[in-house]
Amino acid sequence: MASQLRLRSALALVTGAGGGIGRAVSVRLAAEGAAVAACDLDGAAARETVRLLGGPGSEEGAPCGAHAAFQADVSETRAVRRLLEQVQACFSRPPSVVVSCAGITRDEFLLHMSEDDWDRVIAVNLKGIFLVNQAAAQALVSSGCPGSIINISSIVGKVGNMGQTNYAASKAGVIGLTQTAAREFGRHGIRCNSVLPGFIKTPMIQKVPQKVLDKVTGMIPMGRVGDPEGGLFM
Ligand SMILES: CCCCCCCCCCCCCC(=O)CC(=O)SCCNC(=O)CCNC(=O)[C@H](O)C(C)(C)COP(=O)(O)OP(=O)(O)OC[C@H]1O[C@@H](n2cnc3c(N)ncnc32)[C@H](O)[C@@H]1OP(=O)(O)O
Ligand SMILES: NC(=O)C1=CN([C@@H]2O[C@H](COP(=O)(O)OP(=O)(O)OC[C@H]3O[C@@H](n4cnc5c(N)ncnc54)[C@H](O)[C@@H]3O)[C@@H](O)[C@H]2O)C=CC1
Repeated sequence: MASQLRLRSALALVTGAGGGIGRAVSVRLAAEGAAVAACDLDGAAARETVRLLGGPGSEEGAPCGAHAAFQADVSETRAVRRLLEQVQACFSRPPSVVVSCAGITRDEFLLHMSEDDWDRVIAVNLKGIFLVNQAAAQALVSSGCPGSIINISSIVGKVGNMGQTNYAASKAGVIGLTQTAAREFGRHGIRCNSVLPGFIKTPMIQKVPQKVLDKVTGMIPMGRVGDPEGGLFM
């Protein structure tokens, strides 16, 4: 029961909160007592996450309650600034926990990859984390609050993956950004870490050809992809 209150005083901002991992993260944070600001490009998906958390604020324009949904494109500077303003206006404080889950893929072999597919993946997966980390840390520093920022990278950022030069570069960039931010933010009491998941069963992997999934799953000791809830004992 003690773990239920581990985050009771925390306000957590989760980006990509309408997706597989972001929704699971939001549910877990709320279960441990945090108030959750669920943000997604897809506002309806963010509101569905808040509905699942059981908090008011799940309807568009509803007053903020224990949890609240926000719509924002993390790759847009003004949108991210507005997001942090809205979250602080809603909860009267900056988020002390920030989990950056928003991300996309635009897979193609480098020989054929379009510049647009490169640009968009870098904009969302890397620049989006730059913008959210910067805005959240600025809010924490100006209010003198400590915090913990968790950026979702990928094992692909470490080992590469065929068809994902854009995605791999973005995720490798997240690792380097996080390691540097951790050095800079530490003096302000803000921790910054990245997580590098392998395949997790979410909408993001639905486009992966089955023959590829079979190949990679064969290399996974458990013989299966992960599930967003963690499924540690399944
Ligand atoms: C030390 C451990 C090594 C680990 C190896 C890599 C680990 C990868 C784990 C990733 C876990 C984290 C994933 C993540 O962060 C979330 C995501 O990014 S989900 C999306 C992941 N995307 C992919 O894996 C790309 C899959 N490939 C494709 O979508 C298509 O192949 C692509 C659009 C790139 C090209 O399509 P097309 O032109 O139609 O070619 P084919 O699909 O027919 O492929 C040609 C040929 O190449 C083989 N192949 C393609 N992708 C991969 C791959 N990622 N890994 C291995 N082999 C791949 C494919 O099987 C074909 O081989 P044939 O023998 O010719 O059939
Ligand atoms: N599913 C997997 O196998 C793995 C996923 N990851 C990473 O985990 C994170 C979450 O991925 P999943 O939950 O699997 O994907 P998902 O596709 O289920 O969820 C991604 C969410 O991000 C949102 N999003 C996309 N672009 C956005 C933007 N510009 N602004 C705000 N929100 C945006 C989407 O609307 C979606 O709800 C991503 O960063 C992904 O790269 C890392 C390793 C493995």
